[in-house]
Amino acid sequence: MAAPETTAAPQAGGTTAQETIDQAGEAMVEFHNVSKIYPGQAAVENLTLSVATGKITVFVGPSGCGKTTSLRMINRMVEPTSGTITVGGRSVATIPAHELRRSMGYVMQQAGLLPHRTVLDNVSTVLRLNKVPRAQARKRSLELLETVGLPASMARRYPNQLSGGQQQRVGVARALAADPPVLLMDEPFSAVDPVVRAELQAELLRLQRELAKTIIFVTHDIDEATLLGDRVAVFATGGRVAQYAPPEEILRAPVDDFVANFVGRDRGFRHLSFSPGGDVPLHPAPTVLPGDAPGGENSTHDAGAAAASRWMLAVDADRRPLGWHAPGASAAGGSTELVPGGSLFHEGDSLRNALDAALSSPSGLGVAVDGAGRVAGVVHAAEVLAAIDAAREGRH
Ligand SMILES: Nc1ncnc2c1ncn2[C@@H]1O[C@H](COP(=O)(O)OP(=O)(O)OP(=O)(O)O)[C@@H](O)[C@H]1O
Repeated sequence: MAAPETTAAPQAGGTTAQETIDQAGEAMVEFHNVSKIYPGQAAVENLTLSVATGKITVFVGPSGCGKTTSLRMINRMVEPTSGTITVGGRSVATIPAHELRRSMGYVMQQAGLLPHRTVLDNVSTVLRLNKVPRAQARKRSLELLETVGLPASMARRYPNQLSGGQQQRVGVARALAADPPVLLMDEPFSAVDPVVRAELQAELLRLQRELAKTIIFVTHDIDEATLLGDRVAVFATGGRVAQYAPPEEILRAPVDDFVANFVGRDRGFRHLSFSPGGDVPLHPAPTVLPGDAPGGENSTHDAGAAAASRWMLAVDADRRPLGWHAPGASAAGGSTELVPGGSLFHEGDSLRNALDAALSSPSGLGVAVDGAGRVAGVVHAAEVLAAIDAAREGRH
């Protein structure tokens, strides 16, 4: 793609538009000085921003700051007052709106499915509009349902026979139907409960690893933004972008008080999600097999009284963790009830997960497991903190 024409005006955070494009790699969608002015109010003002091809770009910010308006100007659901938006190097103003919309996937908060059509028909709609023969559209739609994790048996249902999370999955399948290079997602997961939301987020990341679409994702949730975004644009009131950077940078170095406040109080802890936990030393876990008491012959650590005076991790025959024996549980008749364990630290996880494993464990020892869920060792909170310090020094 030819290098786009840009202004050299500095962006928020001190970078020029050209630098932003360079950092973003090849740009799929670009805003050049785009404004949308409603009577008496600027919804978006002088937005200049590049969206990288094949990446997830998140627009995040408080309510009313112009995220949705910016998104909708890409497919001309809203027309800008001034400025230019290009997709794949072409100004969207030169592409008929219906054609443009059909060429992009669009997923919104309430999946927006047609209530009187089956799930299969909802997914097939765009394919049929694009003149794909019925049998082929049906086959492709069934494949897409599988892609988004829905069984083929749901294809005949109507939207009101699905849960909110399932409807959102159908919405994603429908948006992917025409295999569009660009996917616009406007708060697609905000109407579902937190557990389903986490599943849908994980699913989107999995899908994106396979599909590498250019996704523009609007949310007002900073956690969702930093989890999903390759790059995050933090919008402030009036459609001004306060910071546009990778999530790690937004958490580590918010550019001003507005971004720092928006990102919130736990940002130091959340930033640890971006630091690999591989340098945290693993210690042998003090384990004991079921049916054996702490200090018994199958304890890996300390014999007899010494083991009985410390926390011991109960494991099954495959060394998967079951819970903890509190100090005092012994062959001599102490309690054999297991205390539930904390979160597990998986090989390859971040420092955040390592610290959480240590802090959430009743013993103070975070349990590390391998890919098969077997105990690989334990981590100490103090050593995780030392690794955090070392990582910080390495950065500076
Ligand atoms: N059709 C319209 N007419 C007048 N003002 C509008 C119109 N659409 C949006 N606005 C105003 O423009 C501003 C930006 O709206 P927009 O929906 O883009 O914000 P948002 O960041 O997506 O908000 P939210 O997170 O609440 O969805 C708001 O103040 C809104 O009231």
